[in-house]
Amino acid sequence: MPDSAIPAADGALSAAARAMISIRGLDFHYGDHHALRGISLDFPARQVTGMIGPSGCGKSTLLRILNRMYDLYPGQRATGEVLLDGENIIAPGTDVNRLRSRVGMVFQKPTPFPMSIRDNIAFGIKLHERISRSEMDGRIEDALRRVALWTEVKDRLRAGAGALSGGQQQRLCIARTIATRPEVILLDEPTSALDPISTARIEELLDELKQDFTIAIVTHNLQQAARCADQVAFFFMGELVEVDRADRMFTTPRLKRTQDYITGRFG
Ligand SMILES: Nc1ncnc2c1ncn2[C@@H]1O[C@H](COP(=O)(O)OP(=O)(O)OP(=O)(O)O)[C@@H](O)[C@H]1O
Repeated sequence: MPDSAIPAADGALSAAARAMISIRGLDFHYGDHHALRGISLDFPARQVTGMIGPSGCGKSTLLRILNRMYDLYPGQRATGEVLLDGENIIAPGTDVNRLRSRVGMVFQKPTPFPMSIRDNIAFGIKLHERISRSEMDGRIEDALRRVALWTEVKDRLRAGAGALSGGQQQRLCIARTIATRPEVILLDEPTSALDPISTARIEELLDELKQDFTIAIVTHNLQQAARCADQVAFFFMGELVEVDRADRMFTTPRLKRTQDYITGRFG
């Protein structure tokens, strides 16, 4: 168990940064397994929050709570508060479809749908909106431009997405996510299956996307967290140990356990 109480964020980021998501006293169970304990954490609007910690500490679990993915599985339950713009999204009665349009998710392995590049993006938009064909074309182009994929695919929009490279597929998945205009984007180790060049492109992309979206990224790559995140949260055995500005977290962590992890002494 962590050797100290969970420290507060102590104004980790600029006081002006509004919290898009505020988690308060969150607990999560997989059946009898108590996977997250007493988590309280703010995700500042239009900033990148990196979530780090050893395997099994609960990072992905926390991400999956933020768009209620766990709803799909019986026996999994969350208690406490997860406030999205002030609304507790884990309360009964939350419109989960609407929530998932506000909180989009990108997975570790690129998961394009088995359909054309164009339809991959149109699919999500059609779930939530009725728009004209020309408006749809504009939205698709815009999403592909934002992930720097447009020039690579504009002449083959009707070709299957499966023929794209892994890095292109992951950028397509990000385009698909942002095309529905969410407020929050969750990324679960989005570059772990990619080569260094594709990884660098995704990291650059995050820097641009945070101008419009609040981003939460789980990563095992501490350098990636240091490069991309404004704020970093360190988890250990289901608890939030420390959260701070990325530069401080990686230079002057307050707790020994954090220091041991970021210097590679365990994990
Ligand atoms: N479907 C499940 N049923 C039961 N326990 C689970 C399930 N999924 C995860 N767990 C357990 O919950 C804990 C947290 O898992 P989680 O996947 O959130 O960790 P993580 O920090 O994301 O790990 P990793 O870095 O390896 O992906 C672990 O002990 C894991 O074994």
